[in-house]
Amino acid sequence: MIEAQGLTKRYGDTLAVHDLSFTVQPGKVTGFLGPNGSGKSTTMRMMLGLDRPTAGHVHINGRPYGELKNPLRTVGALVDAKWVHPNRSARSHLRWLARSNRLPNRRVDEVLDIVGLSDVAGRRAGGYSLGMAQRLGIAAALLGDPEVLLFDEPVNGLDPEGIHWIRRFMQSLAAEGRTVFVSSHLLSEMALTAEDLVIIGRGELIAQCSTDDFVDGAGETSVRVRSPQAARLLECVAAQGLSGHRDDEAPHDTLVVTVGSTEQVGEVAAREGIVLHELTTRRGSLEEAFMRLTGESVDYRTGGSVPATTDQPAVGGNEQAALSAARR
Ligand SMILES: Nc1ncnc2c1ncn2[C@@H]1O[C@H](COP(=O)(O)OP(=O)(O)OP(=O)(O)O)[C@@H](O)[C@H]1O
Repeated sequence: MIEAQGLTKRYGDTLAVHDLSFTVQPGKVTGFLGPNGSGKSTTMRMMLGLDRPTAGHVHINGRPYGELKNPLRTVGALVDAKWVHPNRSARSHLRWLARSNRLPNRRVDEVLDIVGLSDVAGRRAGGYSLGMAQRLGIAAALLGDPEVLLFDEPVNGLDPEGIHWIRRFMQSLAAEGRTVFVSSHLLSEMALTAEDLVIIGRGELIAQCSTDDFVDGAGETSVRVRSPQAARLLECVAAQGLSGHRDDEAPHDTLVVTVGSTEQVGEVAAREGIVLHELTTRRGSLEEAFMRLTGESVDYRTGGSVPATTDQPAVGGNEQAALSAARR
């Protein structure tokens, strides 16, 4: 478990983290979400004792990092995947780390196996792709078989296969009962990966909630209906006290029902003998919800309606329903 209480960090005039309090529970992946420059890395550095808080504290399993008896056996971190001598092989890098932490060599082979690098463990790490380097960084984090794992932006720059692998891997670590805390500025990725979210902006806590609650509260829910008898359906829907309109941005047979559920629309259509080609619930966009929450906190924008911090495609309404299922 990780507990931050009143955590504050000032660099000269910059208040990087301000009075941040949250808890991260074991057995789940918790996403640490915020725009660029919002203080995620600074917070993680304080968790790892690499930076000293100006005020407040962050405890891991009840203690500050500096007071942990066996830090590597308690916390593993992936902060910078390129932190490895390029001429060293993955195996010798891990053996060196293991030796300096009094861990047995056999653990090196175990973690190489866990992350799928056994076959290439003798190659120079400098020749590794970013995805392989991330796996090596994760192997290093796992050396002490820690209960708590911290990952700082682990999917940055990875291809879809690498992203998928890391996502599943973090979820499997959480399923073993570990505390998994992962920072990202990619909302769509976190919505797929994390069960809980801690959201910050300009160094301050904006929300701590389950991802489901965040997705559910993402905005107005509406019903999309396609029918070759759209005009008649619209009249019948209105006669039942529901409310809708034609979708100007979709084919002419498409309606958006803003007041009414899929069940109500389906029942009206069945009663009136109206053919339906589509009947789906559409939720508001996650990006809109994120903007609403962090809007005042985004340090810079590209000028579009999507946060400048999002370099993945925005998640549209149609993809929302798939998110919860994909996480499980
Ligand atoms: N060593 C430092 N000295 C001075 N200012 C710093 C230092 N480290 C971070 N900052 C500032 O603190 C703020 C938070 O930075 P931080 O790197 O923690 O944010 P972040 O959310 O991790 O951003 P990103 O997603 O871009 O990595 C920024 O304004 C940054 O410029």
